[in-house]
Amino acid sequence: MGNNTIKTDICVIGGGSAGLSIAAGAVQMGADTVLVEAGKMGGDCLNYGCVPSKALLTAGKVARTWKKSSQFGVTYTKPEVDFHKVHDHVKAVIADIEPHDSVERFESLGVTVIQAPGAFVDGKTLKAGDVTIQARRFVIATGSRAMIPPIEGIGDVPFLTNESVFDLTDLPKKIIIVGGGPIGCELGQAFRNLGSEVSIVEMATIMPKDDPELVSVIRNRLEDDGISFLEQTKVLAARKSSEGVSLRVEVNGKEREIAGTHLLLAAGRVPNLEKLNLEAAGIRYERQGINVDKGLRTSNRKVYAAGDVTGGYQFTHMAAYDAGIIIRNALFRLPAKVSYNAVPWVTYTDPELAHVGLSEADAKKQKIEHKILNWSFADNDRARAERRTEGKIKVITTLKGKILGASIVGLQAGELILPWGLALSKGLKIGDMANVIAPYPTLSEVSKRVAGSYYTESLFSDRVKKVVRFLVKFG
Ligand SMILES: Cc1cc2nc3c(=O)[nH]c(=O)nc-3n(C[C@H](O)[C@H](O)[C@H](O)COP(=O)(O)OP(=O)(O)OC[C@H]3O[C@@H](n4cnc5c(N)ncnc54)[C@H](O)[C@@H]3O)c2cc1C
Ligand SMILES: NC(=O)c1ccc[n+]([C@@H]2O[C@H](COP(=O)([O-])OP(=O)(O)OC[C@H]3O[C@@H](n4cnc5c(N)ncnc54)[C@H](O)[C@@H]3O)[C@@H](O)[C@H]2O)c1
Repeated sequence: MGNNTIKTDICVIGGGSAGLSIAAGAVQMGADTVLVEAGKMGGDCLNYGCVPSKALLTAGKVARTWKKSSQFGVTYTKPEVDFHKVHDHVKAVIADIEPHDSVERFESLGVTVIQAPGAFVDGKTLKAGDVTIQARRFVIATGSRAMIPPIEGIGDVPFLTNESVFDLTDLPKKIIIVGGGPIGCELGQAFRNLGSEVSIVEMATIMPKDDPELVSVIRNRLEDDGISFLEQTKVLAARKSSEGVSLRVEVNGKEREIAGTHLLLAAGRVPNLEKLNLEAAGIRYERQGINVDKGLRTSNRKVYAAGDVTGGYQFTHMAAYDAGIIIRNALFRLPAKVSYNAVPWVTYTDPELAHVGLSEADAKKQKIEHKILNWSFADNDRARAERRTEGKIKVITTLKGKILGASIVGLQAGELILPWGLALSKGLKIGDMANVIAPYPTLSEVSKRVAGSYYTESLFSDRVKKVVRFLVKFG
């Protein structure tokens, strides 16, 4: 064994949301920890995902707020967008968060960081650059990347993905986005608000993982803002054009061409696993990701996998959740298992769409007898004052009022979803939410009011009226 061999308790492969959480947790709990990262520390979320997309969306929101300001009696001149400066703002936000995820910080915590791609040699050995690592436990947290859809000619046209789009320093004049999931809708809105012409081409319907009734609020708003949607549309071929790029698409059995200066691919993700030499370590995987059990263990009992690479819920908060499960299993040898009954997600369009737990479609599919409760933002005084009455909350309960899930579309929906996640994880009933005292005037009142609607029918029934009439006689 040469000098470049390290023996360690735990070796984490990938320094993104999942890997960094595991490495920081493990080292602070006293385990010898090695972290192997091939690219930028912080992974997709910091460099090419959550952080730059939210920073770009914020710039777009500011531009739009100005455009809409006259309804409040405040008039500004037309906002001027200097996209070089927008780009600098996005990069500055990344730079602000970067130190938290840096090699320096992790080394100061005591983690040995190796900046090279890792690949398994056998079931207990990894090679990264010229370093050989033998670890009691490995964690694969190598994330995912944009899927390049099999479109004829795609290899011959310039296209952007989430890895290159935040490097643009000039505003795209006309951007075509393939894929109407959260990436397509968030970035589509950001570019539209900043002044680009935007077309979103989606083979199914936009945001297919969310409740269609709530998605329609997002669709209407984005269409009002000028985004053109081509849903149920098949992309047949791509070619270069004088303007930039042209797509041949099929809608309702008819073919047509759409042209743009830029093309962004946001059609889903593929796991980063080809370079890991998983076969050598006896680790089984499928096209969507590495196979794991409920303890996030792979088919090699010394190896765990976390985050996007497992092909499960691809969110930063779920990568962090996985990290907690693995730390309990690998370090404390506790039989921790994942539970997905209270997984939240938010799409940060404006208005936002947030969800946790079961949807109406899930309840129907699972044949659960349920009740649907609805409340509109139009009945909320704060939403009225903000002139943001588009939006609603929809809650699914059992017939006896146990909370099963909630979806919210509207201003700050992402901030409003948390109590519903808590309710689900604690097995609360709708009466618990109805009895909470909500400060007035807040958007949070929609949660109390929707919960209260569970009782409306019985509370204002003839029977209750009779009882009250009887009791008041004794006042
Ligand atoms: C545009 C966009 C916006 C998003 N917005 C949100 C959001 O608002 N909220 C949210 O919750 N989620 C969001 N996500 C999803 C979120 O970014 C991912 O779920 C999260 O980053 C997954 O973390 P991870 O640790 O699994 O992978 P990553 O963060 O991608 O980290 C994986 C790391 O592994 C490294 N690596 C790969 N192969 C090797 C190898 N062989 N050896 C060593 N290192 C390797 C990579 O370089 C990378 O740094 C967004 C994603 C995108 C693309
Ligand atoms: N706010 C957030 O939390 C957030 C934001 C962005 C991304 N993410 C995460 O990143 C993941 C990836 O995002 P995404 O939007 O790329 O993926 P996605 O899988 O959620 O959506 C991709 C969309 O592209 C469509 N599509 C696929 N192939 C196509 C084709 N050839 N032509 C037209 N449409 C096609 C699909 O029908 C789907 O609606 C998300 O699932 C999510 O987990 C989260």
